[in-house]
Amino acid sequence: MHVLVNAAMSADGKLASYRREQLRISGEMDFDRVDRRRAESDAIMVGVGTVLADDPSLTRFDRNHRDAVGGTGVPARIVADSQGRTPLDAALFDGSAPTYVLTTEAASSDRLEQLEKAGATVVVAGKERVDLTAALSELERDGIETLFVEGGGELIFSLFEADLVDELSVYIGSLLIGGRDAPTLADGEGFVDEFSNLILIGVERLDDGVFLQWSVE
Ligand SMILES: NC(=O)C1=CN([C@@H]2O[C@H](COP(=O)(O)OP(=O)(O)OC[C@H]3O[C@@H](n4cnc5c(N)ncnc54)[C@H](OP(=O)(O)O)[C@@H]3O)[C@@H](O)[C@H]2O)C=CC1
Ligand SMILES: Nc1nc(O)c(N)c(N[C@@H]2O[C@H](COP(=O)(O)O)[C@@H](O)[C@H]2O)n1
Repeated sequence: MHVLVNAAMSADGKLASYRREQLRISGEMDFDRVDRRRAESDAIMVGVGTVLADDPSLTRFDRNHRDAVGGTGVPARIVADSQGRTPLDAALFDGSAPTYVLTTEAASSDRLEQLEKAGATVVVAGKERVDLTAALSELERDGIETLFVEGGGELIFSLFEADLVDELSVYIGSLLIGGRDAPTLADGEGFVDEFSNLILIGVERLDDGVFLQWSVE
């Protein structure tokens, strides 16, 4: 599976303010680029923190982009959600694309049943926190070969920690958000001495910001 992580951050590396509400950082050109990458992917993934903060649909993209890459159907939506906290009325369950909830043995069977009734395909991987390596292998068995991860910072760090990321792309907008509790591109525990090394493969001015692309060593 090819895993591309994408996010938009401020000049000081924040994904949103400390209030953790959805914030528009990208400009039109970057949203258009994201749109194309969504359409080219078999699935789009976020963590449950992003679902609770943003209630994303993950289906907003130009269908012409999808046709251009010869994609069949629409990309699936995936949420990493260890306890099954995704609201049953979340936009992810609007029926417009297949939706997977990656969860754990810690989620109650009642809750998993409710999520399935809401339209989710539930994948149980891990005891307390989603075992991303196992879960992504399961998704691969379901035919998902290209995965576009849109955040947030907790999920992004875990994917790097599990050595599952192939590419990172970041749009840096011309604003400073600040706040020690504001989400950053990679949160989680953080690395101490063995860091994820990146190879810079692209630098481009987009709107009034910068688009950067790295592959992961
Ligand atoms: N600017 C941008 O491009 C973007 C900004 N955002 C912003 O980011 C914020 C949300 O980010 P954040 O709070 O980090 O949330 P995430 O979307 O990263 O979700 C984190 C949650 O996912 C669940 N999870 C399940 N398994 C794992 C795992 N193996 N590793 C990590 N997490 C796991 C955890 O909850 P549990 O333990 O319950 O399973 C965890 O708390 C919001 O403010 C949103 O607006 C989000 C995306 C993009
Ligand atoms: N690329 C990008 N730029 C920003 O400025 C953003 N705030 C985000 N957020 C991500 O997009 C999701 C919303 O998706 P829908 O429009 O509802 O399909 C949101 O949840 C973040 O993952 N991305």
